[in-house]
Amino acid sequence: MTHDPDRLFAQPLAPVPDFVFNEDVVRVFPDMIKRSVPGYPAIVENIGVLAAHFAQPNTHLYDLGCSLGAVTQALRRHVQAERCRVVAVDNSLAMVERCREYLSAQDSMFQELLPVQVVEADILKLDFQPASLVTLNFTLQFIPVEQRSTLLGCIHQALLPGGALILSEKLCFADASTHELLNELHFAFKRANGYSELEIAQKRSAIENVMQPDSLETHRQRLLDAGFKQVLPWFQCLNFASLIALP
Ligand SMILES: C[S@@+](CC[C@H](N)C(=O)[O-])C[C@H]1O[C@@H](n2cnc3c(N)ncnc32)[C@H](O)[C@@H]1O
Ligand SMILES: O=C(O)C(=O)C[C@]1(C(=O)O)C=C[C@@H](O)C=C1
Repeated sequence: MTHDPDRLFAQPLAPVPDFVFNEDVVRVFPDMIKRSVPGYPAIVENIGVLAAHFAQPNTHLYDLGCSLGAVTQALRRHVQAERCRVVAVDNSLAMVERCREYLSAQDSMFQELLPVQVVEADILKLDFQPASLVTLNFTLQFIPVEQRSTLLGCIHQALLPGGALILSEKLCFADASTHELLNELHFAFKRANGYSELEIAQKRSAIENVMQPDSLETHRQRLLDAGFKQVLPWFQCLNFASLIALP
């Protein structure tokens, strides 16, 4: 399925509107996220590999904030546990509609994929079923800070022994010089992927009010407070990381 190159911030915008996951973003999203998040393709594919380790028969696998279902597709490429069901959830109708199209295309190309249900819903209002794997791949950073602990508490309650949460996020750093350097290197990554100074600056201001990264220490403590017993970082590229949290 084709998608457009991301030129959403290429022309001067005054004022720069807050970033929303609308139809314009959906059209360019695969290109945008690959050119914006260092390590994104490796993270997505390896979530499938990790999931195959944690997935248990007769359980649910949740992809929370699924966007176009990249993680769901990786889960379906790698997980073989019997009678598992993937639940992919997003509250953007535009994302959910396109996600369903991508997954139908995957269904038409491969046999015996895990069944998947794509739900248009707020992940803060989900009624979780017993789960062996939950992923939040660059989603928690868009959830209001004061609601993050409650969400992680619900996920922890739903997770079965032996299951896991995989949490990927952009990070901030308590030490100012580390923070500045990694942000500057992230901009270098974006430049190397063809984004102009204007695109980088406008995207930065568009996400400023809607996306709030935490530090690794904040994530770790919040996960432990929510009941998780162990938190293992398994991937970091510049200021983007992914963690395994064990219930
Ligand atoms: C950066 S994208 C996630 C990328 C995706 N997981 C992937 O790996 O390609 C964040 C997604 O979270 C969704 N989202 C944000 N807040 C949400 C909420 N409260 N409930 C459900 N989805 C939410 C957005 O609509 C968006 O599609
Ligand atoms: O931090 C940035 O500059 C980003 O573009 C990051 C980020 C993300 O981490 O989700 C923000 C919005 C888009 O969904 C794609 C990437």
